[in-house]
Amino acid sequence: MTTTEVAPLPLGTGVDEAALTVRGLGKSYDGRAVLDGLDLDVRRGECFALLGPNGAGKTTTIEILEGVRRRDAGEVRVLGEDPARGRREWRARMGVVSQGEPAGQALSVREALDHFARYHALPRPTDELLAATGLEAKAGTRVSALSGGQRRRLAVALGVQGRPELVFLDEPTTGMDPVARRQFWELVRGLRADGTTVLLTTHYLDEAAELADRVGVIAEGRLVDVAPPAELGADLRRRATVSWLEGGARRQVVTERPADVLRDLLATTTRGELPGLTVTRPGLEDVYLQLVGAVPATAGGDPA
Ligand SMILES: Nc1ncnc2c1ncn2[C@@H]1O[C@H](COP(=O)(O)OP(=O)(O)OP(=O)(O)O)[C@@H](O)[C@H]1O
Repeated sequence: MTTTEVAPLPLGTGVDEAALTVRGLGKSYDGRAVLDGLDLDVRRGECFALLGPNGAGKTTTIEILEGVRRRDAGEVRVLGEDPARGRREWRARMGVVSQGEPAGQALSVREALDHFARYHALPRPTDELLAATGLEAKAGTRVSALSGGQRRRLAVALGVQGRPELVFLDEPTTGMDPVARRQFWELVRGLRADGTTVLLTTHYLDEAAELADRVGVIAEGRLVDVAPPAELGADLRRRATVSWLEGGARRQVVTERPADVLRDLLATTTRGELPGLTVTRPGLEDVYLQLVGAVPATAGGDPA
């Protein structure tokens, strides 16, 4: 299993490439450690997805990076600054889509967007935001009367309204229908094309695979692996499961050399046939489940 390298605090170096750098991040609630030596690097212009089970500490990490939650230990730089001392001008360079309710409940969607546009130097036009988030038909509806998925869309619109350099998206598509989710993916691709750095958390592995240049998996308070989605858990992916039927019972072998296993098996059969033969390798979900310790490391996966 690949583990994130623990470098000796190269903070302040390579600032041009790093949107954010985290070393040894620690956070406890009521004496219970949630983050315990987390290291993370996100490059400028990349889309990074933070994965992990419920309660793993994803929101805690993001809130520390946003400067709205205090850390107990570690070094953090976001857009060159320590979030614990982030100034207003620094905050203005970031967009935040948190898990909470969007502001402006008593306003219509259009009024809310127009209202918050005043806080940004160069806001995206309201009509552009309504179109990008599929909220045109709801422009006149009160925010408090929106459905859960529509509220998430508005939260996303507000989060990117100020053309942020770096946008934090905490479970942005939870509650969105499949059409809205795809619309959101387009929006994120557009942000990336403009050079915006995106850090998102999600429980949807297809979303991470679709959007992220790299994914990081949090478990036990640390990042246990960081890689492009197709390469996550490289060691685990090397193992294939060869399975076949023998005397009515299913047999299986987990191996890094499936071709060798197949050759040996075929050599022992009389008619050169192996009933029910499958060769499978772990897919992203299998690898993820193994990384977070939800299933043993030998579990099978998608057909190879
Ligand atoms: N303000 C708080 N006080 C006490 N415990 C907290 C507080 N905020 C979070 N926790 C606890 O810290 C742990 C991590 O929570 P966090 O919200 O960061 O996880 P998460 O990975 O974002 O989870 P989810 O996927 O469910 O959103 C959880 O066990 C949670 O109960």
